[in-house]
Amino acid sequence: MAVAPGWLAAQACQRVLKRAFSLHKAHSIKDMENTFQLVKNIIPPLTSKKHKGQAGRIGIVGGCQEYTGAPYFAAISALKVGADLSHVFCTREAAPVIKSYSPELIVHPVLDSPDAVHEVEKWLPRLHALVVGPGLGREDALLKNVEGILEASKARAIPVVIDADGLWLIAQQPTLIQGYRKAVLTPNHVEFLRLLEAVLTDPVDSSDRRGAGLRLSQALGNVTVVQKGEQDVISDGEQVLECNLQGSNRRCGGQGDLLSGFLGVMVQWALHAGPEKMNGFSPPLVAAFGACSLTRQCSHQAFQKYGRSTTTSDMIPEIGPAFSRLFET
Ligand SMILES: NC(=O)C1=CN([C@@H]2O[C@H](COP(=O)(O)OP(=O)(O)OC[C@H]3O[C@@H](n4cnc5c(N)ncnc54)[C@H](OP(=O)(O)O)[C@@H]3O)[C@@H](O)[C@H]2O)[C@@H](O)CC1
Ligand SMILES: Nc1ncnc2c1ncn2[C@@H]1O[C@H](COP(=O)(O)OP(=O)(O)OP(=O)(O)O)[C@@H](O)[C@H]1O
Ligand SMILES: [Mg+2]
Repeated sequence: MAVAPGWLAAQACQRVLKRAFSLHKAHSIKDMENTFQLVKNIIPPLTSKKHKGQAGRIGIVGGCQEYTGAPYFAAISALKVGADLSHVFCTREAAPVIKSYSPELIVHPVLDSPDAVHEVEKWLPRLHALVVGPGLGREDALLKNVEGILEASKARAIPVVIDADGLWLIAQQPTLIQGYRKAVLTPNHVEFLRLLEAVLTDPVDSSDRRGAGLRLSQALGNVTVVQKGEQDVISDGEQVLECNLQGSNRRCGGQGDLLSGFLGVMVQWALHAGPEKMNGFSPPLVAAFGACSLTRQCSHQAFQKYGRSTTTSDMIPEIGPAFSRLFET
């Protein structure tokens, strides 16, 4: 029997949706389609009228002697999801290494210079979002510089995604992002527990992931929190979205770094699209859902090809096909 391609696409879309959503139990497939549609709504069209930079200029703050892979993953994922330019602000030693991974990245060896805050601040007027933390390390001098970079970004109302060692800094000084609604935190399990401990005074049941995420976000003044794990639980202190699209059982390092790069791009797309396209959800919530779905879909596709030997590098060529499958059907 001949089957129309449109019907096949619709079936594939339904399968993805069934895998993707776990909102309230009462949520119907129709609601799910609507939420996926919200992500689709924020994607800027590719047209001949746009110039370089309009789809996104992203900065990654991270990369030190020990860690060069993490900022690379965040920066390349930002480009592959559709940003036009991706900058990395890292230490002097890390820069040549990161440059050697890819000619497409613009790498600034400034993060350990005495003038680091000023050196990054110079670029802020040209950046749409910052991703702070992948491969940053925990050296006091670097964290002090990042503190200044965060203050400068807030003063310019630049959206910031905070991950990895950036979250270590926030756990030491939650006031740095208190009440800044353009901040999105992307903790893994350990990072989430560390933040709970640092921010909440009353005990909280961390096994209730929705409740704990809501509480943490509220305590931080509605900063969006993306709790990564078997399900990703996303909250802005008012609403909760869960993403349980099938990913893979490979837990190789770096998948969270890809997610943070996607989110850096998508959060500025969502803020640019405006609240009227969000159907009552906040732009960072929709962006986070998009970034989580895309990471998990890339992981799923890479695992189908490489199984146990899958590494995060194998996910990078999957970004384009995964994006099309999720958001362009
Ligand atoms: N290629 C590169 O350059 C990469 C560099 N990276 C960079 O490394 C830096 C430190 O980041 P991080 O994620 O390793 O530190 P952190 O969160 O303290 O975890 C440490 C320990 O916590 C545990 N643990 C973790 N997750 C858990 C879970 N879900 N559930 C339970 N336990 C869990 C586990 O320890 P275990 O308990 O197994 O002994 C784990 O070893 C940061 O800059 C980051 O960007 C990475 O991005 C990877 C790719
Ligand atoms: N148990 C799991 N099952 C399925 N997917 C998972 C599981 N744990 C994490 N993920 C997915 O892997 C991605 C990265 O999450 P993870 O918790 O590994 O972040 P991370 O520890 O910060 O990673 P990184 O190694 O980049 O620092 C997210 O998209 C998340 O949904
Ligand atoms: Mg991480």
